[in-house]
Amino acid sequence: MLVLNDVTKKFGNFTALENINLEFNHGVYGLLAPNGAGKTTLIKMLVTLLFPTKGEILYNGAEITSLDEEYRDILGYLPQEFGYYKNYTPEKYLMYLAALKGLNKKEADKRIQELLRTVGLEEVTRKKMKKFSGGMIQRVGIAQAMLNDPKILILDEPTAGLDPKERARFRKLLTHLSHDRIIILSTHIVSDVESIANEIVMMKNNTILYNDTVSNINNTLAGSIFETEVPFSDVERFRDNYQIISERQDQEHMTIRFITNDQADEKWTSVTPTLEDVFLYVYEDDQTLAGRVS
Ligand SMILES: Nc1ncnc2c1ncn2[C@@H]1O[C@H](COP(=O)(O)OP(=O)(O)OP(=O)(O)O)[C@@H](O)[C@H]1O
Repeated sequence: MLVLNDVTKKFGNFTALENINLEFNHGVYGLLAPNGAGKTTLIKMLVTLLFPTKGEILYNGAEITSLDEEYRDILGYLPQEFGYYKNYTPEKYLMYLAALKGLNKKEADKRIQELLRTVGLEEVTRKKMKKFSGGMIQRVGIAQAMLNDPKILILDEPTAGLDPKERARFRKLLTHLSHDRIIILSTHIVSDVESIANEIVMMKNNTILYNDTVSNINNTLAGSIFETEVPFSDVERFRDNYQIISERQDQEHMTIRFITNDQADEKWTSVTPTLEDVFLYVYEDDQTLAGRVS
């Protein structure tokens, strides 16, 4: 179990994270927030590239920094940008990393073939990576993070630059890998984690806003999300009065999805909140609207 107790991280006078308390047991945890919220800072502390200014991070009760090598042995990490050699084949690249990690050659060879199959690159094990798509490179990234069969797999924005099909494939892969492991995945894209995360950690104002299942987080807006058709002439007034989540222009009118705690109008249809609704609500900058839903 990985635990953060009252973790604060400051850079000079700037507080990037404040009083973070989290517990990771097993399964997929989605660290969800817009860019700049502190996801990378949190991840860098979890992989001991940065150290808390205050508080502690414990793995099975022991401070991760004191565990040193022992902790790194159970850790797999895919940074936001990972360095690979374009002219290497995935096989050669992974062999090189395995040697750095001190795995014996025979064992490494077997593990690498297995991993390349798992990530769906078995057909290109000996092709140079310079011809690979973004999704293929990220799968090599997962394979390198999985070399030591880590108990904790940490991925920083692994889907950046991937197309929807590659994202879907990536989600499947993570679900497959999540058995008996902690996977922590940071993203600012709701759909990356909505369907696969056992828990979502949402960050705002340098701290944790939600740490719960998708359905519990969605329930915080139950009864407050509606859809309605608004004549074009009324759209401006509607926008001034309600927090809009999305708009679709139809032939005769605008279909608007919005959030309110007002008494429901009979023309409105109450809809089930999604994580996207919560995300848009939570990170809506307009304070005048933020006050409308308690
Ligand atoms: N070394 C540093 N010195 C000063 N400020 C920093 C440092 N590293 C990060 N920050 C600041 O801390 C805040 C959080 O940064 P962080 O990179 O953790 O955000 P993020 O949510 O991961 O965003 P991104 O997705 O862009 O990486 C930002 O305001 C950033 O400018």
